[in-house]
Amino acid sequence: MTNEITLLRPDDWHIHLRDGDSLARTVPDAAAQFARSIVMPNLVPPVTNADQARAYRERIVTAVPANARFEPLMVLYLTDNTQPEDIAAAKAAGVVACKLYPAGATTNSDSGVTDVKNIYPVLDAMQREGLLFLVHGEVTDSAIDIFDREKIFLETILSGVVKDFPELKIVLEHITTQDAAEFVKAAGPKVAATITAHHLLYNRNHMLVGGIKPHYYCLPILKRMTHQDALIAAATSGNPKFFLGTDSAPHAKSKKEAACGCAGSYTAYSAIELYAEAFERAGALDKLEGFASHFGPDFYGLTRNTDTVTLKREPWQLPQTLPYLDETIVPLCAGETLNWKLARNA
Ligand SMILES: NC(=O)N[C@@H](CC(=O)O)C(=O)O
Ligand SMILES: [Zn+2]
Ligand SMILES: [Zn+2]
Repeated sequence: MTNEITLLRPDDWHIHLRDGDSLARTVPDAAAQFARSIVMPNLVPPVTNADQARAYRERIVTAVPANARFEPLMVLYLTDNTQPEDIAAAKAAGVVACKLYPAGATTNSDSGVTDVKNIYPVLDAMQREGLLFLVHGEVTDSAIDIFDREKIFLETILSGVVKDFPELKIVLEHITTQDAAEFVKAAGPKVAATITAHHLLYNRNHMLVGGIKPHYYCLPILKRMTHQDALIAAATSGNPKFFLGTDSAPHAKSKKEAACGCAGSYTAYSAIELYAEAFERAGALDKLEGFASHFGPDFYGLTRNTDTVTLKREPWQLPQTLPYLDETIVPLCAGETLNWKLARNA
């Protein structure tokens, strides 16, 4: 039995750090594990231009603990009003990607795009400038069942974009279905996907059987077990199109445990340990390093990290809550025992 794993330091290719006082929680949690994070721009108001991205980056950097090295990679939030000129300015500011939130699809997506055709000139500029296109892949039509929204998005929207922009690098974020895994596998080398730890560890039964458990509620929503199995197979396959993106999305305890609870699970506190758990259950610990540390930078065209992290088989219990703003946040798996423990500040 393996009792210790050393990996090239991983990166997180999809995280929500939020802003203001939240950064005191989210940034140290991320920096304890990851060298770099793709920082989602769905603030209120969203990060829609180069100046906002630069200023947000500065606020994040200020929250990095003195003993950590952590590089936030910035992303622009696309709206119906984003202009092709915004793309060159964003690139000059170090922005690496732009994010599509279909308007109304998820947390803080009200300013999102109402029709992907509205951003075709922007996608053209991104393709030319080499910025990646990151996608929250769900349709928002109220007639479409919430469990089908990802699949329908692939069929009705993403397949057209892939065809129309063959050189654009596209990341389908936080995939949740077998359909998405198959779509990404079948597409050309410019299309990849991130997979969260929670979609590898759980399915909708965990959320809904025996009482509704709001901390499992995130978007895209957990699907049935056959989809979970397909995601596990994709993540552990060694296929470089699938890499780590936690989608750690903090909402205070009172906002989750409510009559209308927010979507998002907080996993940044123990992310790599949760992934190790999922990979071990699949008998694929040897595939974790590629998924967590190689394939992301390779796809983004960035260098891999050079330092390492070590995980030990050392069962430990996650706290029930963590301090967050002036209240608390409940990490996913609160109070549960994880088998793998990251040596922190090593
Ligand atoms: N995943 C979520 O359920 N929530 C995210 C938004 C997102 O990634 O869709 C958030 O910002 O809270
Ligand atoms: Zn999303
Ligand atoms: Zn997200």
